[in-house]
Amino acid sequence: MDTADIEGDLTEVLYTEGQIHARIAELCRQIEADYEGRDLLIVGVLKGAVMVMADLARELKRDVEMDWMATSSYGTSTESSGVVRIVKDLDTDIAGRNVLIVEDIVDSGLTLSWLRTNLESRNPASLEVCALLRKPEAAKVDIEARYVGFDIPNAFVVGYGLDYAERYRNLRSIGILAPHVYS
Ligand SMILES: O=P(O)(O)OC[C@H]1O[C@H](OP(=O)(O)OP(=O)(O)O)[C@H](O)[C@@H]1O
Ligand code: HPA
Ligand SMILES: [Mg+2]
Repeated sequence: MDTADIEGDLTEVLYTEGQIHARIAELCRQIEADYEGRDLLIVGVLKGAVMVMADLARELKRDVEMDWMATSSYGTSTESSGVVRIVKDLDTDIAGRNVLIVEDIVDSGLTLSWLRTNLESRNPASLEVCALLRKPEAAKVDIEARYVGFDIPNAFVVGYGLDYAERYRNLRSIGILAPHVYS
């Protein structure tokens, strides 16, 4: 995307492509150490986690299986509807597997809280969360996320998979969306 086209739509760039990749590499070194000698299934939560899944999977220096779930709670709003819908379920039976959920963001925490409960009931050997971004001030429920890229302010962000009404996902950096875009 030509950033000149969307410059006026962001109030601030929080993380550049280089900063994101460097942080993902650090998380991968931790994941490699923690899962040494064990199988690993990473589960990406569509659609927001597409970019972080793609970069994380390729940065991991180990064998890994990938599966996807699709959920939706934001739709075309900047606030969670509070209702998490499964749009696509896993193809894999996760019973007895080491599962790592990969998310772009933990905002209110409602999506992951619901997802954790849902996946726990399928009896994985282990279930952990890796989220690139987390908004501590927005938490409505506590989420145990073992791997977190960055804690960010309580503002609506876009880029690197994160959308507003399906736009901005292909932005390489992550930035704060200017209120005039959605108000
Ligand atoms: O912690 P929460 O408040 O639940 O917010 C986090 C979730 O919201 C976004 O998904 P969204 O519903 O927008 O679907 P998308 O990934 O397809 O954009 C994001 O990708 C997370 O999955
Ligand atoms: O800040 C956000 N930006 C984009 N999508 C989101 N989904 C939850 N929080 C966000
Ligand atoms: Mg979204």
